[in-house]
Amino acid sequence: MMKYISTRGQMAPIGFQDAVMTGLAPDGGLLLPESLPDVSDRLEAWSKLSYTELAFEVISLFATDIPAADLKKLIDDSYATFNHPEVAPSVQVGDFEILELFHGPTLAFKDVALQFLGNLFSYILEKRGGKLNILGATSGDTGSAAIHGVRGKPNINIFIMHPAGRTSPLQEKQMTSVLDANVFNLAVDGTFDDCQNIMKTTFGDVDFKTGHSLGSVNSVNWARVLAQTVYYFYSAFQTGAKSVQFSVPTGNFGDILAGYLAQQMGLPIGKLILATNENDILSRFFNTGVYGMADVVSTISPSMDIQVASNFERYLYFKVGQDAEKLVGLMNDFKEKGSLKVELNENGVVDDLFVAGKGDTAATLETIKRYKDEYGYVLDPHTAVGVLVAEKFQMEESPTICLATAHPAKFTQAIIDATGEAVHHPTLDALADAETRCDPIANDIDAVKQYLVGHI
Ligand SMILES: Cc1ncc(COP(=O)(O)O)c(C=O)c1O
Ligand SMILES: N[C@@H](CCOP(=O)(O)O)C(=O)O
Repeated sequence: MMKYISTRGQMAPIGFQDAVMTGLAPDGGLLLPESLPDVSDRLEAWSKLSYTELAFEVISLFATDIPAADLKKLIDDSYATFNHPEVAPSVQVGDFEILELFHGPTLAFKDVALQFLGNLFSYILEKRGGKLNILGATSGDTGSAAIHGVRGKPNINIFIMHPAGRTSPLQEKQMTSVLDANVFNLAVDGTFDDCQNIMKTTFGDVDFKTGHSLGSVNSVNWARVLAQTVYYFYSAFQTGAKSVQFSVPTGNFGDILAGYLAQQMGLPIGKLILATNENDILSRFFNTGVYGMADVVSTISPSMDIQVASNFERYLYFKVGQDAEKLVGLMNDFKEKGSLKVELNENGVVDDLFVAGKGDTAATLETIKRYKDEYGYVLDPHTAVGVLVAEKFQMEESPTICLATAHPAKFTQAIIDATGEAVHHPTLDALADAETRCDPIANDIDAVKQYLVGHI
């Protein structure tokens, strides 16, 4: 039976279903399995599987308290909503394999995990009874993917905080046009970091959290990261190569953490290329060893406008040898001084597996235009950041897979600025005259708590 522990070491081990319902650990840490399985000797057999077959093989190693037939149905149902038979297909564009993760209902990679998590929540609630009140924070894509994962589901309410005016207009509309009675959108007067801080602080009030049956759809929830590991395996197998590199546009460090875990489990990954926009705390960290706060700036890749990266704590836990005490020391440094530092290795870097870089607005626009002109392929601004950083680190001997994390039609203005014309998608075009519902709210923990109490 796979058990889950907290990065901060103060929680007795719990099973998978409890881990899913707990979200953030009561000690403020993030949940991880006690140990990672080594799957090296299964790769050959796994490489012949369909996406859903592979998802079952990977997830069943971790969801050991769900009977196989139930898990299979959950997975099949979750990916039946995708509009591509492969779920996560790769296409060759120039020198890169572009891994298209935007074929789900909300056209972003978040659907891969959140269609599954929504069904998982319903499954667990049906077995156990009770209600779930989800409190989530989004910089643009998690929110709508989570809302579409649970809209209309019995015994679940979802409260999503987004930073007012800082998502793309269509991202906002994808959330606020969902009028189901169990969906609540809150436009917070602040940044995504403020929203995430409100969420984590509210979860940190353990009496409030348990008293109001709060749960998480953000990547603090282990099931999110787990479901995202699958496409690293799947896309690497599609290349037929012995080893691959991945380029990952990064904000909250959830997506690239899934790649790190796949590598730790035995998937041959030469390099993980970490790409940030101007909010570059993570690329600075991997290049200098210093993780130091700066102000969040608004960019044309708004979903990555993040400084305090939630899943960085999970990586740091591995980095310090899975020593919870050392991890807590570093997290306290960050809380008190706004920065923490790790030693560089003998090669002068934090971790030989990672290379990191950043792409600013001008370079992102230039990349979108160049790929459209040269290959007739329109990258979304987040994907473009990953591609332009990958160009700096490409190695001849192994294929580079660039994660395409959203459909370009979600970011109309950036695409017009880059190429002179918009990209359309029928799902988004259908929202043009949609009615919307959203409540503005102060950047204030008590205001959000009061809102929750008043609407649960
Ligand atoms: C389109 C898009 N690309 C990249 C990212 C960054 O992913 P992560 O936060 O997991 O690092 C996000 C937000 O999570 C996103 O919505
Ligand atoms: N970029 C994300 C931010 C939240 O990240 P998560 O992976 O922790 O849910 C978004 O689009 O909301």
